[in-house]
Amino acid sequence: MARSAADPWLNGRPPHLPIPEGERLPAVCLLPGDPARVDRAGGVLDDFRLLGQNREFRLGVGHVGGVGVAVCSTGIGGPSTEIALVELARLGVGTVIRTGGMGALAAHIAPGDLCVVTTAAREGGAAACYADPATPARSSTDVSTALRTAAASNGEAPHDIGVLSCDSYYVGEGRPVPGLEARAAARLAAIESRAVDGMDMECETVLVVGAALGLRVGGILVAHASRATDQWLEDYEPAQLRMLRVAATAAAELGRASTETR
Ligand SMILES: O=P(O)(O)O[C@H]1O[C@H](CO)[C@@H](O)[C@H]1O
Ligand SMILES: O=c1cc[nH]c(=O)[nH]1
Repeated sequence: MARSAADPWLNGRPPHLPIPEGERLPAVCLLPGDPARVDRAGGVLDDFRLLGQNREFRLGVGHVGGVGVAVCSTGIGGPSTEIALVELARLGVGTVIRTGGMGALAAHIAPGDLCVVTTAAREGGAAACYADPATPARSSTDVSTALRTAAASNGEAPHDIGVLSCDSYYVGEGRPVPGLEARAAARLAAIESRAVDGMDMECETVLVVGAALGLRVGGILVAHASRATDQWLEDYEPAQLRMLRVAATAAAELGRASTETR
């Protein structure tokens, strides 16, 4: 059977995500940007199995308390994140939780702090294909609630935040690039005048595209850096593991509840 250009799936397998034929994914999937974080997440799950890697998409499955949890990296930015979301939704995933890093803008958020994403300010291109730019990007209440509950049970006290998701890490996030220092500084000043607590590159896409596809959506981010104090967390691994433990606990709770209501 020939692949269709309009709908290039073959034998139930998508063109991008590396899923073996016949494999069924759990209802809830964690979405790190960095493919290396899939294996880190595997370290906090039971019976972790790597299903494969294609391009920036690294996919694995495991369990928490007997409940299945998938982990799929999205790569950096909106376009690859959109691909992951559409293919995961068609593979049966119903809830997605971004598990990423961010640069904190709010002075009260220190490097290493955990943050539950409630909203994302919209600037990206991929999400605009799915919902008019005026449509707010919001996390599903039950995902945010599950993340806060899971954080408390892991001894964490995350901040609730609004994040700006940006398609550019350097000048777009106000970082000086040779010859473009003034432009980057003006951009940073403009961002600082907005009511956002941090910057990442995928939350908007997860919230908007995921919601348009009918998924429950949310995110937990760890501050890798503070733009307010210009600090950068060099020993980043422990903070990522704390975030992943919270996300995995929440994913299992959401997955258990969705299995019970099926
Ligand atoms: O920590 P992850 O999920 O990789 O995401 C953050 O890190 C990348 C930039 O270094 C961007 O993708 C940003 O959103
Ligand atoms: O500063 C940062 C850190 C992580 N991710 C970003 O997008 N920006």
